Amino acid sequence: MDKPPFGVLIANLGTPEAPTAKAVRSYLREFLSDRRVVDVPRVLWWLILNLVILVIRPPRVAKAYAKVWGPEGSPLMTISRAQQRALAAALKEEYGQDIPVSLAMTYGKPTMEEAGRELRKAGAERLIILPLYPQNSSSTTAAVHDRYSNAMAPCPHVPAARWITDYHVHPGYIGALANSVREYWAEHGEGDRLMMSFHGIPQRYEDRGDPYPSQCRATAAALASELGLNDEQWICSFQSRFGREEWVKPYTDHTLEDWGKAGVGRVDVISPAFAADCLETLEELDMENRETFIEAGGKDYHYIPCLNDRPDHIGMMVSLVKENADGWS
Ligand SMILES: C=CC1=C(C)c2cc3[nH]c(cc4nc(cc5[nH]c(cc1n2)c(C)c5CCC(=O)O)C(CCC(=O)O)=C4C)c(C)c3C=C
Ligand SMILES: [Fe+2]
Ligand SMILES: [Fe+2]
Repeated sequence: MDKPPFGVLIANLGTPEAPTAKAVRSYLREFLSDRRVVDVPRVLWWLILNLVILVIRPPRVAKAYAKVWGPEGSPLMTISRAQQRALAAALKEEYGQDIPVSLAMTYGKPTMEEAGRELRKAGAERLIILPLYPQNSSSTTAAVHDRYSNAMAPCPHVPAARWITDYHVHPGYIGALANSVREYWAEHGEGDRLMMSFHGIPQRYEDRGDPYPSQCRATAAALASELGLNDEQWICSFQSRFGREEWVKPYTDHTLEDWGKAGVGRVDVISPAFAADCLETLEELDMENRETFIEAGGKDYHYIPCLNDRPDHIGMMVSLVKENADGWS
């Protein structure tokens, strides 16, 4: 069998194995123990995490997962697997040969070690690493970097690797987002305002140099410009706050409440920080935040799905791979 010219490692966050308090506790323990995600001094954080958060949060969060859980499991996992299959098929078409594509999750399964073994077995000696985070953050992209490096620690012969740190204003990405919004509007009509809601991070992380919030603002501005919106028609906001400290603003839930009270009739919400629909979009945005807006007096709330395995999204991933595999094929 001919060796492939390279392999592709796609990565995302990870998700619990089941919508139960036990499985959510084990997932949150691994996720929230990562210093890249929560940087509180370790002894203090160990106490808060084990004595408070992992006692109170898992039953509540398991209920939220249960509302969005599908026949094949967590939406994030089902969609990530569909993206993996679609990307492998599109790369085969593009290169005229098999290019192995493996999926790794930063937390939970499949692990970075499992994905690495798969790629080695397929004969890949060079890797394109594509974290499926459009915007580069210390809490996500850098965490993938750490996990990958740890997984490689025992290897006597590390493969050549090229990293894609972000694609926040890549024309293929902005184009696919714009297509998805236009298609949604063609079917459901257009709202009074377009809210682009991104997962938040603590303000402190931005203050010490995390590029994520400014990349989110650039994504939102590029999408608004592609759609021809004026400044009154759109907003870039941040959701999913965790803990008591200040996170980057404006907050999605507070904005929706203000808009509901101010009599904004219809809002369309899209979440361009996520490559795949997940708990944060299907439950928090499409259920919780819908309720916030309607209870405050808003009339109509529409959630526009993530790009998931849309062909233009997969086409954008092929472009990213091709741009980064220069000289390797
Ligand atoms: C504690 C701090 C957190 C930071 C910082 C953070 C950054 C961050 N997260 C994502 C993407 C996702 N987060 C998801 C869930 C989730 N996130 C946090 C906390 C932080 N995230 C928690 C505690 C949870 C679990 C749910 C909960 O307990 O509320 C998910 C969904 C996973 C799923 O299974 O569906 C994603 C995806 C980004 C992009 C980001 C910063 C850039
Ligand atoms: Fe998160
Ligand atoms: Fe959330």
